[in-house]
Amino acid sequence: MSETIILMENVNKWYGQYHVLRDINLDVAAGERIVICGPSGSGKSTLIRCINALESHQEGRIVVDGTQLSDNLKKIEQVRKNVGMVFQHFNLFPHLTVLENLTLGPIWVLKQSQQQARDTAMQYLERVRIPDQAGKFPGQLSGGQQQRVAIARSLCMNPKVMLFDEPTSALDPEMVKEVLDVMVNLAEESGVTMLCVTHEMGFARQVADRVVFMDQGSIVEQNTPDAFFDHPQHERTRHFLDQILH
Ligand SMILES: Nc1ncnc2c1ncn2[C@@H]1O[C@H](COP(=O)(O)OP(=O)(O)OP(=O)(O)O)[C@@H](O)[C@H]1O
Repeated sequence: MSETIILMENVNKWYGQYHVLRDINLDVAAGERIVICGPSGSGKSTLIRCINALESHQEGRIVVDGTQLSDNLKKIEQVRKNVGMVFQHFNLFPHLTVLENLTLGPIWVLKQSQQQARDTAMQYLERVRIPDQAGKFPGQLSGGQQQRVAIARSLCMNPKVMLFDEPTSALDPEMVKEVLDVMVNLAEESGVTMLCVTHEMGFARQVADRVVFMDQGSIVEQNTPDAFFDHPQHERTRHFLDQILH
């Protein structure tokens, strides 16, 4: 097995009095593809947002690529350089073109030249199959195209880890497949470590090495997709699968 790239040890988090993450232990190997699923409000988004310090945790340890997350801004920046994130609602800059959305980070954060950043951006736009949209503004694109731009934008930063927070749940049904196809391709060809919160169970079966099931702030069960779907161990998992698969 590859080396550990993300380690969460006894992580607890509260929103005020509300105990949202309960003693989370998760060890992710470099290159591993993990799908996180569970009922609404079970803490899935919060868990992955803790990995790039969009949320802070109060107890336990999170180590990403050898850097332990703490309040130290330098450490947070270091982790964020290695971790890309794709959100439900794309989060593109509306006043910048697609190409400018892609080159902004590489130029300002990675200190790439304009030319280098543009070349890389065009390569990734080819990869997500929308090179012809480079000069448009996000509002001129469909939701599926915007999400593919968001994926390409993350890739331009050359992350070691990609976090996906329900990347298809804000899309019209006909656009879900085009985004999932890009993600499948990414999983199969890039070797990037992926953690994906999604209810797309076909995607989980196709690409995940491991499916993690959360309920009420805890990891209840985790297994390979086949074992998870065909032989769920816990009643809560069976109940969840019954609801989403039927
Ligand atoms: N910033 C916040 N302040 C207070 N409570 C929050 C905050 N963010 C989330 N919560 C609450 O924490 C719980 C877990 O939220 P989270 O978004 O992590 O769950 P989730 O499993 O991703 O849910 P969903 O599938 O509906 O997106 C929910 O009850 C939510 O209302």
